Amino acid sequence: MATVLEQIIQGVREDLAQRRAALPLEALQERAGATPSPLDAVAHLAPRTGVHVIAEVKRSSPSKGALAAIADPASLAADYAAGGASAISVLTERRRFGGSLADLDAVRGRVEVPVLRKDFVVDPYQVWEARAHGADLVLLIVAALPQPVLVGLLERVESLGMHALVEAHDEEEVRRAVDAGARIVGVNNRDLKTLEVDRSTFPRVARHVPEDLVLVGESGVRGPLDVLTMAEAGAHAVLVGEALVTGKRPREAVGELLAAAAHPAVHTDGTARREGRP
Ligand SMILES: O=P(O)(O)OC[C@@H](O)[C@@H](O)c1c[nH]c2ccccc12
Repeated sequence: MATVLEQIIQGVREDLAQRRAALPLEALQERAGATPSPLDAVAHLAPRTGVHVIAEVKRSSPSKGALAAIADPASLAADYAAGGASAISVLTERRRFGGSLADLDAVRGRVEVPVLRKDFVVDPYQVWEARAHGADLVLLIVAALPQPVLVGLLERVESLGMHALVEAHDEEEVRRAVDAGARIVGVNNRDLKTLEVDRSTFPRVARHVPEDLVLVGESGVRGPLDVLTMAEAGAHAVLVGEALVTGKRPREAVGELLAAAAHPAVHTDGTARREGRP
């Protein structure tokens, strides 16, 4: 039986084949070349007192189904940015998450912070697409990629002036992310093979991420308390979707998450991770 991740990727490859047939790589590359230069997401997510929030535009998810209609993704992203989000994540996967490259275009056109293309990237064509649609950051999921493919995609992302958020779910995947040359590592509380969220994943796995890399805590953040916990375990940034799209006031909600970890007693400079090391 295929895992959920494998099933999602199957659909992603089918949709990709259609887009590629409609727009050959050479034409896409030309578009990418005409797109304004990317913002430096590593600089925008640099360690500081408190955490960064990466706020996500997410209509639905495979585990929960429909979350929010989001008729105007650009306005939502503008609210996130006004609330203090350091970057915006845009789900572009269509079948399970209800996203599209049009959402990426809309958000890019509205905000001045880095924009992440959040998808199941398995082919260099998708990296060119990300750039052509104005992305500064691209998600690469270690569990979805054989090591040589991960390395090749990461090189492609960086050669186009973007950065990759390289997502790991266990110690071995962190090792692969680091070996591949990741500068931003995400530790996902959700296991994409089963869709289960386990909030003990982040503190357990984060200890293995080298201190000079940007560390992002992903998934399962319900509110300020979960942000605080991740910050104390060394997160420089938290990636939040569901709690923000299902809440009433996205701008205020981002502000509350930021305030949770803004206290000077919270060390997000890696101290907590160092102390937690085996
Ligand atoms: O909605 P949540 O639980 O706040 O999670 C956001 C984000 O971490 C999640 O959307 C995510 C993390 N990694 C992914 C990979 C693919 C699709 C989605 C994701």
